[in-house]
Formats: sequence, structure tokens, C-alpha cells
Amino acid sequence: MSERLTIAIQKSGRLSKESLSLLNACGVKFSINEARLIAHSTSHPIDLLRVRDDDIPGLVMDGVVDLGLVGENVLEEVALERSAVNENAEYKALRSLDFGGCRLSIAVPRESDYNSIDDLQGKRIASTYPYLLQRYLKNNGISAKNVVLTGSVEVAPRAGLADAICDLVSTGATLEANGLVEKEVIFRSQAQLIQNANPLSAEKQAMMDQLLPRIDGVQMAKESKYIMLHAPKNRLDEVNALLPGAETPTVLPLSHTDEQVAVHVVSTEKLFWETMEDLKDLGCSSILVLPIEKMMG
Ligand SMILES: Nc1ncnc2c1ncn2[C@@H]1O[C@H](COP(=O)(O)OP(=O)(O)OP(=O)(O)O)[C@@H](O)[C@H]1O
Ligand SMILES: O=P(O)(O)OC[C@H]1O[C@H](OP(=O)(O)OP(=O)(O)O)[C@H](O)[C@@H]1O
Ligand SMILES: [Mg+2]
Repeated sequence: MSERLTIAIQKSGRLSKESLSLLNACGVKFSINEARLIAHSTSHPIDLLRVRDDDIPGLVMDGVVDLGLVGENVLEEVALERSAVNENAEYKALRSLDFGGCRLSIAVPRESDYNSIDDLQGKRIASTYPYLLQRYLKNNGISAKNVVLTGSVEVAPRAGLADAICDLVSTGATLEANGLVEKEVIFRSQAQLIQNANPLSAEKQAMMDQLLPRIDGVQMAKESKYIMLHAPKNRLDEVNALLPGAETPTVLPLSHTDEQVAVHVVSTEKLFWETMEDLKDLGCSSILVLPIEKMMG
């Protein structure tokens, strides 16, 4: 029987949907039964372990699974916690992924008189990330009391449990809704693909050698666009200069005119409306911007 590669992903939360769609886009298909902890791929010898995100780094570090998809915030927190008690905190960081972007910030009630980090001296700060918070405070010479909460951190000041909080922020809506103001960004995070630190078996490594370029291809494709347009022949250099991150364009003749050509190009950066308007001003027409599903070098 062939060996199965095991991947831990978040069962239900901010990272779940995008972790599954990344694997799906790589051609690794799953049919998920919400009630089950383990899901077998229907296309590859790959198993998913669906767990709470807090458990993912430890499962990878201990070799219970080969790979994990987890936020850097949780990864770093667990690594600090394990190092503090001399437990194995080793892992191999394979890729930064383009989802789960957020920051860990210290926030205080709107009405508090906060001028600098020094105002936190001796205060109580509620957080789910005591190690990341303590590291930051220590680096800034602050000694504060850590109130560890596993959820609803944002209500701690109103409940009289803390003077400030240290929690994840993305749009800032949660802080706003709870009358809190972001003061210090202590860590920036996005989802990461990590692997156990020990070498994989040859069979599993062969699967990784196929999977990683596919992950890169999916990520690259998400950022890229296929642009097609009709351009005046005599302004091609100016047109090319406007196209962001474009590789050498393909220039094709048009059957109905000698003055214009069709230009097809893969652009690796975001194309803004302003650029499209500038292209139009150069005399371009029929400007189409299409998403790309997959890419390989
Ligand atoms: N608002 C956000 N925007 C983007 N990414 C976020 C946001 N909040 C959290 N994340 C990222 O997603 C991860 C999971 O967040 P989520 O809120 O689902 O975790 P959780 O409540 O701890 O879930 P679990 O039940 O798995 O422990 C976070 O550790 C962080 O990396
Ligand atoms: O700045 P915002 O865009 O408001 O996002 C921040 C919120 O998102 C996360 O919680 P989530 O919504 O995932 O729910 P949870 O608290 O149940 O984990 C995080 O814990 C914050 O509370
Ligand atoms: Mg969690």
C-alpha cells in the first residue's frame, strides 16, 4: 500500500475555506464530511486532519502530520511556548500563502489617555497570545500583567477584566464595535504552509515535489491577469511601458487594419482602472482583462 501524506488544516474558521480551495486548485480533491476529523483525498494518497488552528503547529512539530496550513501568529506563539518549556519547536517553513492576512495589535478603550507604550506599565492586558505579547512588552521594557483569554478578548476592558487588549485585527470592525482603538501593531501574519523538520520518505517527498510547484502556480495565477487589447502599431512601446509586470507581449496582426495590432500579455501585477484609461488615451481599444486559473513556467 502506498504511503499517505497527511496535512492538518483548520476545521472551521477563517482559514478553512481557503486552505481547502488551495488544495482543490492544486488538483487535490476532497469530499468533506463536516462531522469527520479525517478526510481522505479522492484524487491523491493525501489525508486531511481537520483540527483547531491552535493544534496545527504542535501536530507538525511532533510529526503527527507531515504538513500544516496555519497562521504565522499561531505558529510563532506555539513555537515560543514550546521553546519556553524546552519542547521541540522545530518545523520547516515552506511557503507564505496569500490568505489569512491580519495583524496582532494592542488596543485600548477609546476614552483612555494613551500616549505611548510606556502607558501600559503595570497595566492588565487581555490576550490569547501571551508569548507574543510578552516578547513585545519585554523588548519595549514594559512589565504588564497578562490576562489570558481564549476568546472574546475584545470585551475584556468593558467587563473590567483588563485595561487593554492584544488581539487580531483585519478591518478593525471588531475593535470599533467594542469602543477600542488600535495603538501598537506587534506582529503581522498570514497563512503559512509548514512541514515537519525531519526529511520525508522518498514517496512522500515525490508527492511534495509535485504539490509545491502547483501551489506556486496557483498563487502566481491569482496575482496575474491575461490582458488582450488592440493597440496602434506606432505606439507599441508606450503601451508596453504601461502594462505592469508584463512579460514580452505577443503581437498579432489584425485582419481588418494595418494600423492596429492585437497585443496579448500576461501581467503579474494588479491592473488598475487608471492604467486602462491611460491605454485608451494612447488609442487602444477592446481592452480585456481576464483571470488566469493555472500557471507553469
Ligand atoms: N479578521 C481576520 N482576517 C484575516 N485573517 C484572520 C482574521 N482573524 C484571524 N485570522 C487568521 O485566521 C486564523 C484563524 O482565525 P479564527 O478566528 O478562525 O481562529 P479561532 O477562532 O482560533 O479558530 P479555532 O476554532 O480553529 O481555534 C488566525 O489565527 C489568523 O491567522
Ligand atoms: O478587524 P476585524 O476585521 O473585525 O477582524 C478581527 C476579528 O477577527 C477574528 O475573529 P473572528 O471573526 O474570526 O471570530 P472569533 O473571534 O470567533 O475567532 C479576530 O479574533 C478578531 O476578533
Ligand atoms: Mg484557535
